[in-house]
Amino acid sequence: MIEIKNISKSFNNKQVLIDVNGQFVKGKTNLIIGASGTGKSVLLKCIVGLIKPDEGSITFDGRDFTNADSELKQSIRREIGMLFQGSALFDSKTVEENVMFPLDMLTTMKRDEKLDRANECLKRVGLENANKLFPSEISGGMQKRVGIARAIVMNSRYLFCDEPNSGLDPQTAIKIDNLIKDITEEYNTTTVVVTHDMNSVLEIGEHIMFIYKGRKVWEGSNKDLLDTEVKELQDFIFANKLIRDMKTKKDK
Ligand SMILES: Nc1ncnc2c1ncn2[C@@H]1O[C@H](COP(=O)(O)OP(=O)(O)OP(=O)(O)O)[C@@H](O)[C@H]1O
Repeated sequence: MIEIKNISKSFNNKQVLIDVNGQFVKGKTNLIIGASGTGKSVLLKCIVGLIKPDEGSITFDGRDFTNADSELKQSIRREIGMLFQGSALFDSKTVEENVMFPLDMLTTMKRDEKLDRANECLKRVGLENANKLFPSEISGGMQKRVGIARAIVMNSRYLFCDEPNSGLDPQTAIKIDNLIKDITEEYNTTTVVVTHDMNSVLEIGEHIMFIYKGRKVWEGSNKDLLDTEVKELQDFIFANKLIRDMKTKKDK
């Protein structure tokens, strides 16, 4: 479990996160949702240590990450896998080299061992015959799969995904969502996904944190979502006609 307590962050006197508290549950797909510019990515970056919050603390399974010494920080970082927005693959490396990259950087494994592990992960994400291809030679959905394989290659305990569906068609997006959910259950990772895609929210939102103008204003599951009384959340979810229709049907 990851726990965040009283997280606040400002940039140039503009408060982007205000006293955010919450927990992300192990073995579940935890979502951070909200409109554009509301602070979701900044929150994710605070959790993984890419941005230092002005106040508050983050603990990973009881280990205080915020105040950890560099040794503990490094060991927690090694347990974090990250799928970045737009996949962020190295264009000049093949699929296989991209997946092996964290092993090259962070382990002393022999090349054969690294290859075996990369292949295991590529197989898990359904990409078995793409090893020697370059990112520019594969589709956006395949690139996401490579990004996921790279994120889990270190046997990550924590998986972070920033907008995993950006740029994908709805069918591919649902496949990627379900892959993330299945991997989370199978490897018992604590997974945190930042998204504003309502399809993802309904499909995989087991535990959702809704951020509005830097504050957490609602927390719950996709089952509770449609019955929310929180005005800001209603405005966010019912901006989507399909969801409005679902709600009308449900209430009849
Ligand atoms: N490094 C930075 N320096 C200054 N301001 C920043 C920085 N990073 C983010 N911000 C500001 O913080 C606010 C929240 O940004 P953030 O990227 O977290 O939004 P978001 O909710 O993830 O939006 P989107 O869904 O569009 O990605 C924005 O106003 C952004 O301009």
